[in-house]
Amino acid sequence: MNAAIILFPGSNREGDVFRAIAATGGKPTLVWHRDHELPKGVDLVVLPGGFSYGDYLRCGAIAARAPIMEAVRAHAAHGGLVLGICNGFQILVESGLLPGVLMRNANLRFICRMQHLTVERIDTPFASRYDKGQTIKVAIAHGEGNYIADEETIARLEGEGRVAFRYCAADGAIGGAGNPNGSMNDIAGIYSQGLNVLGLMPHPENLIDPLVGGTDGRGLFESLACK
Ligand SMILES: NC(=O)CC[C@H](N)C(=O)O
Repeated sequence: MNAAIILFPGSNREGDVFRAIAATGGKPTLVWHRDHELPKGVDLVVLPGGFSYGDYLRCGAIAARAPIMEAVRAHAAHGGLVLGICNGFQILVESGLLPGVLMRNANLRFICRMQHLTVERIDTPFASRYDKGQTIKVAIAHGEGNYIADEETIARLEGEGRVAFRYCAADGAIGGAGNPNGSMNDIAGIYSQGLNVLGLMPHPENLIDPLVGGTDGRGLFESLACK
């Protein structure tokens, strides 16, 4: 698994995702946002978390227009894998690679804590190492993670089984207090129509080592590694 991690001014989780990919047998490399081409033979493009361009305008709005994004769009259009984590998810919606928008959290606060999620489907390149319906515990750290889309888009995402992860309580219960930011339908992550693009707000790359809180994020990188 050759992975290109795109580095924008203000990215801050590129090191974490680099380690997660390397720890699960992949070969990560960093690519500067001003580049126009991805390295040859790249299987996976990662848009990491952080505060690209200082979160000005809207989180991810400026990064979505960076020179490298044209190559990322072409990679996705040819069925290549793209993973956007947190700020990366924001960049994916701002660039039109995924539908909807990420608004300020419902409580208008930056939320940094552990969070439980349900794995909605496992027949994808990103989730095959999980069990269907499994509850996993990962980290969240965002101010704009409140996923919103029009009714038709939400119905299409649900109808096509494109919700990847949902926020839930520790016992797996969906709804209510399990939802940290007000996201519609408790959506924590969604797939593109071809299931080759995944955007999610939580940070699986921070949960790959038992020394730092758990290993529930590892499954995502192990799924990609055995792709
Ligand atoms: N951890 C992150 O990627 C932060 C995401 C984004 N800048 C926000 O605050 O919503």
